[in-house]
Parts: sequence; structure tokens; C-alpha cells
Amino acid sequence: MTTAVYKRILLKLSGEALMGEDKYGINHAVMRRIVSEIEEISNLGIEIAIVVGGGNIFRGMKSVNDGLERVTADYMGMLATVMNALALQDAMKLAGLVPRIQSALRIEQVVEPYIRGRAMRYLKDGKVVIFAAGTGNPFFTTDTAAALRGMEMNVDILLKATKVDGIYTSDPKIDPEATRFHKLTFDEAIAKNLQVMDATALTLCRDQKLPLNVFSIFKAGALKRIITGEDEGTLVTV
Ligand SMILES: Nc1ncnc2c1ncn2[C@@H]1O[C@H](COP(=O)(O)OP(=O)(O)OP(=O)(O)O)[C@@H](O)[C@H]1O
Ligand SMILES: O=c1ccn([C@@H]2O[C@H](COP(=O)(O)O)[C@@H](O)[C@H]2O)c(=O)[nH]1
Repeated sequence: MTTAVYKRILLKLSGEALMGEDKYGINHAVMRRIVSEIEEISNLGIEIAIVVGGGNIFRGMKSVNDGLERVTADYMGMLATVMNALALQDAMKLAGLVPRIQSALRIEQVVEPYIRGRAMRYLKDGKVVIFAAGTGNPFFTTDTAAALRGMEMNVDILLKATKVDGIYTSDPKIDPEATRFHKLTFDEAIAKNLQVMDATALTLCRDQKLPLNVFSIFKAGALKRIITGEDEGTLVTV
């Protein structure tokens, strides 16, 4: 019998992961594969909260160079995460999961607003809660939203699902010599400025002692292996 070592998790899904090998947007075949990985751990009785990124559609900082005001660009980035959340919700429904989106920005005809108590109840009821629109504030990222919501939901661990299989000495997409860390402390990750996750998110996790595991969502079964306590990706602790 498979035994889970975590009861409740916060899964940060990178927006860029949702586009697979495409250049932009959502690749629905990739989305279905990701959902099937989530379904596998939901079947183990894990309570799952998700923060979804928006980098596959819009990144605030990038558009500032094209003449947008930073705050405008960041709101556009947050709205991009709502689009991803809607697509993820429908893919989850098709797979038989029961998702609920809560948004940090109020757009009530589309999704319900973030209400902590309600989100906690959904999790206890076995529903998958998708947090959209990041923190609701410009100048932040969805990594920081993941750390924040993870702490608010009292999760056991923050799992950052991305395109690379852990934290490397430098960006493995650029540096072929980069080597992967199995384990790190938050202080080491911050001091080495490893870029895989922003410093605000790392600091929040460190201060609240919320462990973090960075792994590849494209590696079949990786999510389940982490949940069952196997060594996968990079584990960051205090
Ligand atoms: N030291 C490092 N170790 C691992 N990955 C790194 C490192 N430095 C930079 N990266 C890059 O960081 C990326 C992980 O960030 P990712 O794009 O998943 O997060 P994000 O920016 O939060 O997501 P989104 O696409 O939603 O904006 C990897 O694809 C990798 O190329
Ligand atoms: O709390 C937040 C979260 C996000 N943003 C903006 O959205 C985009 C997309 O988020 P990613 O974390 O890069 O996936 C981000 O570039 C910001 O512009 C935000 O302003 N506040």
C-alpha cells in the first residue's frame, strides 16, 4: 500500500510548464498530463491547493520594456494567471476532480474571491483549490503567492513544479555544466542567488519553516514520489 508523508500540499504550477514545447499559451495535451499527475495524488487522499503562474501568457517585467507602466503590466500578468486557472479547472473537471478557483482580484462573474475559511473547507472536503491572480498586488510573483497561500492554508510542504528537475548551481537551460543540488537550506539558496524562485518567496518559506521541493512536472510520477517521501528534485529546508 502507498503511504503519503504529507497530508496537505501547495503545488505551484509554472505558467511556462503549461505551454509544453509551444512558444506561447496553453498546450492542452500537456495540461491533461499534468492533471493526471494531480489526480494520482488526489486519489491518495492528499489535500491539494494550487497556485498557477502566468509566464506562458504574460510577464509584467518584460512588457515594461515595451512601454507599459509596471503596475499595468503586473495586473495583466495576474489576469493571465486567471486564464490559466480557468483552463486548469476545466481539465480537472474532465478528469473527475472537483476544483474551485479563488482569485486574489475580484472578478466575481468569473471566479469567486479568495476567502481563507472557505478555501480551508474546500480542502477538507477533498476539493482542489486553485488560487488565481497571485497575491493580488503588483511587484510580486506567483512564487510569493504560493509561499503566502501555502502558509495561510497550513500546508505541510510547498512543491514547485517546473520545467527543470530541481535547483541547479546555475540555470541548466543556459549552462550545460550546471549540477543539481539534492538538498539545500533556504539561506544557501538565497545567498547563492539561484534564480529558480524569487528571494521574497524563499525568505517567507524560511521564516515560517515551510519546506520547499522543486521538481519537474514533466517527469512522470515525480509528484507522487515526493508525496510518498522519495528523493526527487531538490528539497529546501531551514
Ligand atoms: N539555479 C537554477 N536552477 C534551476 N532552474 C533555474 C536556475 N536559475 C534559473 N532557472 C530557471 O528557472 C526556471 C524555473 O522558473 P519557472 O519559469 O518555472 O517559474 P516561474 O517564473 O515562477 O513560472 P511562470 O512561468 O509561471 O512565470 C527554470 O525553467 C530554469 O530555466
Ligand atoms: O502577486 C503577483 C503575481 C503575479 N504578478 C504578475 O503576473 C505575472 C505572471 O506571474 P508569474 O509569477 O511570473 O508566473 C508576473 O510577471 C507579474 O507581472 C503580480 O504582479 N503579482
